[in-house]
Amino acid sequence: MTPTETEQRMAELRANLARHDELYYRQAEPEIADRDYDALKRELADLEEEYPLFAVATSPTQQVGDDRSEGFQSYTHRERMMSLDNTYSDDEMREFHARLVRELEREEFSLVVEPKIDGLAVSVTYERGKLVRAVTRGNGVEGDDITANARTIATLPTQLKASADAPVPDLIEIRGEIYLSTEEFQRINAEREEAGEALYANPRNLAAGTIKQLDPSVVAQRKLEIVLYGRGYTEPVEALPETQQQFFQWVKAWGLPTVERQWVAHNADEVLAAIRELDVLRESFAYATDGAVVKLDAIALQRTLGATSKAPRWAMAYKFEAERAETQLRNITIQVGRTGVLTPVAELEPVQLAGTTVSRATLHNRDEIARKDIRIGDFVSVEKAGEIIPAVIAVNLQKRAPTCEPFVFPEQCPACGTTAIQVEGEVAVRCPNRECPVQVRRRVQHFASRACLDIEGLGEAMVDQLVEQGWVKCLPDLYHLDRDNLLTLGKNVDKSTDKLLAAIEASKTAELWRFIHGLGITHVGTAAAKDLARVFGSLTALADATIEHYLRDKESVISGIGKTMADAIMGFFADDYNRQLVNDLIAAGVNPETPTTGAGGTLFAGQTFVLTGTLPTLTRNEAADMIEAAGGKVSGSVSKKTSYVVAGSEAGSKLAKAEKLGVTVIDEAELRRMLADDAAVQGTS
Ligand SMILES: NC(=O)c1ccc[n+]([C@@H]2O[C@H](COP(=O)([O-])OP(=O)(O)OC[C@H]3O[C@@H](n4cnc5c(N)ncnc54)[C@H](O)[C@@H]3O)[C@@H](O)[C@H]2O)c1
Ligand SMILES: [Zn+2]
Repeated sequence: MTPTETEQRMAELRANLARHDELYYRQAEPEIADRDYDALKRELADLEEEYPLFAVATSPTQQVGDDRSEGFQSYTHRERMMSLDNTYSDDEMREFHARLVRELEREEFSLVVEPKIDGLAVSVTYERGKLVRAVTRGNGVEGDDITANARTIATLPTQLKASADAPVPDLIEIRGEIYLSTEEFQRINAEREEAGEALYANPRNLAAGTIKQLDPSVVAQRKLEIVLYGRGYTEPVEALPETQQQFFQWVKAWGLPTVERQWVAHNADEVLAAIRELDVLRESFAYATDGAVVKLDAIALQRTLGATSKAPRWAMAYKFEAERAETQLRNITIQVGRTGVLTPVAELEPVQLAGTTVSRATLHNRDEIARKDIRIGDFVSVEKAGEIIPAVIAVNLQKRAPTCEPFVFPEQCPACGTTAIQVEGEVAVRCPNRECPVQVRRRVQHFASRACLDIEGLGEAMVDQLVEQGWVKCLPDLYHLDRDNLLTLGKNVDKSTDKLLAAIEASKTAELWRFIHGLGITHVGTAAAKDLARVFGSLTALADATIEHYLRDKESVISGIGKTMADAIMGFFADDYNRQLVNDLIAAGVNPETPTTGAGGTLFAGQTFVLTGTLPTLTRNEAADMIEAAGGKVSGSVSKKTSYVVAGSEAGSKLAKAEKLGVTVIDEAELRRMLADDAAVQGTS
């Protein structure tokens, strides 16, 4: 690769990973297998090491995946919640051990090996033994306060048991995972299937989706469970035992559900043996596991090694490869997506895989079928990584019948018959017809869905009817529906029709980010839509944005939005059809509510801020929001290009670096003054 290509590849990897993070952490609907996600991340990390010049501080390799979502209070963890470095290989686990030996400068130390629970991370705080709070990992610094929902978990005690062997500290944050048992997962999915609702791919996603329900009574109907294994902030700190092994005993003594078993190991061989044993036993555990976690046992040694920006140096996750099974491919069908992408789907002879029956699997795209030479009638191996949507991995050529013909990808869209196209540089084959009924249906469904305009009464079945009748051919048509027409859809539908029309009318003034998300621009999820709404303040301003609004000196101006996403957004609006769509929506009376935080400010345009230490009243996110709302950029590391470092108490190396480089250092009060002066000026103009 040339340097430019390398830089492009890295930007592309960052954008892709950001998108998968959004799908996984916030929407609990991952599109790719963990193994593939981990491979992308590894590729990026390797490139960053080789080309540090092209690395950016906001890279997904440097941050903890962010699960925070709408409708919850943020809560700052007293001690950060971290991720874990991971590996799939014995050799790398040996290397990890060798690194510990080097860094600790000794051969003798104990390690513990624990199951790696595939749930969602949570921190539970007990004050004087009483349960006071439960918070998700969030971005590691602050998470969503899910206390009300966590209180519905029957196995989570509201009071810790104290004993002479395990005294209860004044205050402790205990880390663990919330999960759903396989049976409960199947029960809920079966219910959803009957109700015609979308199914969850695995227990982790369903647990993640459940804990983020805004109504605790819904949560209470699902039997969430919890397992606790780790320690966060503790007061007084001497109150805790000196090893991870003992801590495990204490957690049990306090009456908390914890991992079934812990292994102790003294060298790499013992670690690997314990992992093998765990791999056999894990099927009998109450929760799904996706690996083992290997940790230094002595807390003092853990402290010596410390942590990187996202993971402790004293622990390593060993992930198990996903389960595979062989079965016969009966047929390949083609699905039409929202943007016209034709996705081939494998229709399989049903097979048992990781505890469920699998009869369909994704084949990704035309090239993938050709590359693997997958043919109808073949015997294929199917994998279910992390229990996500199964994928066809390979063909067993030995079993191929001589009559098996190569698969010919259809040249026409199966929904509308239009000749499919492949845009240069893209893997996807698309139906280019904007009025393709399946595409329209999916676009409108997306627009009306809860994650977008959230229009009540406009569920998938209703959208199907509107499109079928030909009343809705594009999004703006929704705002011109005819009441008399709607009344023909059934008997006694006066009331529901009026309700639907009122909900559609009300959606005209929904928040701007909902419309941005609702347009269905590739790569733009809710998080990005919110950032865009804050920065641009209107649909037309977003449609008119040029590359300068996104990138300056090749650095992204809006945090979280890089070149790939910027290209996707500009590409979307470069298309006259989409421009017209925005104009038509506005002409139909759409008038989105804009964010209140001084959207589109220019005070700090072109300036980069670095936040460090604890600010007196603002959380880091609040400060970052204020800076970004005024057009500034927040970066994670100090360089000569940094305009200001905003320092609070306990500011560390960043402050020192700023002083060394002569970067201006300000405090929260000064930041507020700058913003207030600007507001005053704007107010008088
Ligand atoms: N498929 C996708 O699109 C997608 C997207 C994002 C992330 N992911 C998956 O998630 C992983 C990254 O997520 P992550 O940052 O949550 O890391 P992780 O799940 O690989 O490991 C870190 C987490 O493990 C949990 N954990 C479970 N048992 C533990 C134990 N006994 N001790 C300590 N911690 C334990 C903790 O919550 C900790 O935060 C990736 O490696 C990837 O596999 C997948
Ligand atoms: Zn079509």
